[in-house]
Amino acid sequence: MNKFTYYFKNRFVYFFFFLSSFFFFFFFFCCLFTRSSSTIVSNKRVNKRKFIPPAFSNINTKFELLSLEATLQLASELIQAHNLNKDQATALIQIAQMMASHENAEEVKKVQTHTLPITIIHGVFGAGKSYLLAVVILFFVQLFEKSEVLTVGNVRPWKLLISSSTNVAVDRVLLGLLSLGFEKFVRVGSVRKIAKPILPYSLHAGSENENEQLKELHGLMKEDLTPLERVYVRKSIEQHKLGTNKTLLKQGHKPVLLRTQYRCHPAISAISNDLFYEGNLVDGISETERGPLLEWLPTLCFYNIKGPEQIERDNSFHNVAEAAFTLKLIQSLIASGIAGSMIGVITLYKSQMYKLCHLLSAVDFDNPDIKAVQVSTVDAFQGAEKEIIILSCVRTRQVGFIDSEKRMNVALTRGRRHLLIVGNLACLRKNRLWGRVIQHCEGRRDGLQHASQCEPQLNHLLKEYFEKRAEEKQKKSEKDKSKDKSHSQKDMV
Ligand SMILES: Nc1ncnc2c1ncn2[C@@H]1O[C@H](COP(=O)(O)OP(=O)(O)OP(=O)(O)O)[C@@H](O)[C@H]1O
Repeated sequence: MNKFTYYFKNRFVYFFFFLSSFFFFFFFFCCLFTRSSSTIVSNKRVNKRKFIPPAFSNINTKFELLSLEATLQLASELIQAHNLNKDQATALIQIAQMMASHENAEEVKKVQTHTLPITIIHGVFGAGKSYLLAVVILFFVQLFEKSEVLTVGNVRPWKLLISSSTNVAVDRVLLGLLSLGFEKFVRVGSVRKIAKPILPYSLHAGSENENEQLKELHGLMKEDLTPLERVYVRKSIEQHKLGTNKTLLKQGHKPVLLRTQYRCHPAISAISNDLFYEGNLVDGISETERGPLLEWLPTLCFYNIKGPEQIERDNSFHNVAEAAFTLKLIQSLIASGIAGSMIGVITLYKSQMYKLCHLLSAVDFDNPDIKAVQVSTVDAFQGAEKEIIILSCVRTRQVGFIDSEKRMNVALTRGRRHLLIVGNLACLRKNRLWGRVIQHCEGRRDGLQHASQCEPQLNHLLKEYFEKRAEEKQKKSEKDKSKDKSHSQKDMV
């Protein structure tokens, strides 16, 4: 049994592959895999034998997994088939080494002393962590399937559990699996928070409450656990809650680093590379592959807005002028033929998010694309990406927590083709980090614009769009009228 989880820690994401006696367990939002999804929910007790992880085994144990050579061969086939880059390949090979059977006492001893059964993968944004996890899952599935063929007699049942601290992160791995043609999984969690394409694979949890989800997970696993394993699972949950397993993972584990990002246009990734990664980040994507969606739309732009920040009773900030400009920008994009689902608006303040949502729902745009625009706080956007990101900075007197490095890094790295920052130039320029962001924008053609200068162009665009729509509406209603007329004439005949 195996499992993994990942934490969002500092500005990086870690994956832990943690192998233990029979069961791999971490908790939170979980997803269970098995040879047959129906067996997960079955109440039948399975005739199982203990899974002995190679790294923990001693020489007296009869190993049933593939040999090191065969396991590495399987990993190498997957590396080729899924075009894993060098860093991703290193990670998969490390996992393969961890999972292989070892044939003699010396090998086992070496593994026990040098390799703890944990792999930590540490990657920059858009480095293919979710993608790699999906491939790792395929690797485990194939490894177990091949091992079963070799095992004579009782087939050892296996399950794989994946969990994370966010729903989005779990769903991204599952979406990756679906795109790789694998769908034998069951998603556990609150239905409201599960991505639409994953819903058909969900086990109805019906509760927002984490404890409820944990109980459900316990229930799911109870069937297959021996008392000793139950103790282990309980301890793992406690450790996870207390965060003590993080300390364990910090002890001497060298993470595999994924340095290549595949998401952002190089001009967008350059900001984070400069601010947070000391130039170590590599672009796996070219400028041409992330060309602009519209001729008039800059890849990177800081829109300077003059309008004061306002504080709400709950100490959250909003900025009416910024919200109004952001709305105009969104409308102009949709008027130019961009699908709403391609646009994401990130703001660092809840109050601004509500203001924007209210404006969007109130605007008489008669267009479902408006509804498809995702407006979220930076925390809720973690793990997501959009072709166009509009970032509303809100603050005008002080920078506030918008210079939190982690938040800034997430906000600046969600856009694939366009990053449009809406903010107060004078205020943000004073901040060390934001000052550098603005420098990056200034270095691009049309990278720094004043709202008052670009608004006439947006207004013109919208005027033409609304006139065209009004014309179309008029034509449609005339057509409908003439249809009604001909129907009533027919009725009279
Ligand atoms: N080796 C690769 N070659 C080409 N594209 C890749 C490779 N690995 C991943 N990708 C692509 O890179 C994009 C980002 O991958 P993914 O979402 O897995 O990154 P991530 O590290 O989980 O991102 P984040 O943590 O920022 O949310 C995806 O479109 C994925 O298909």
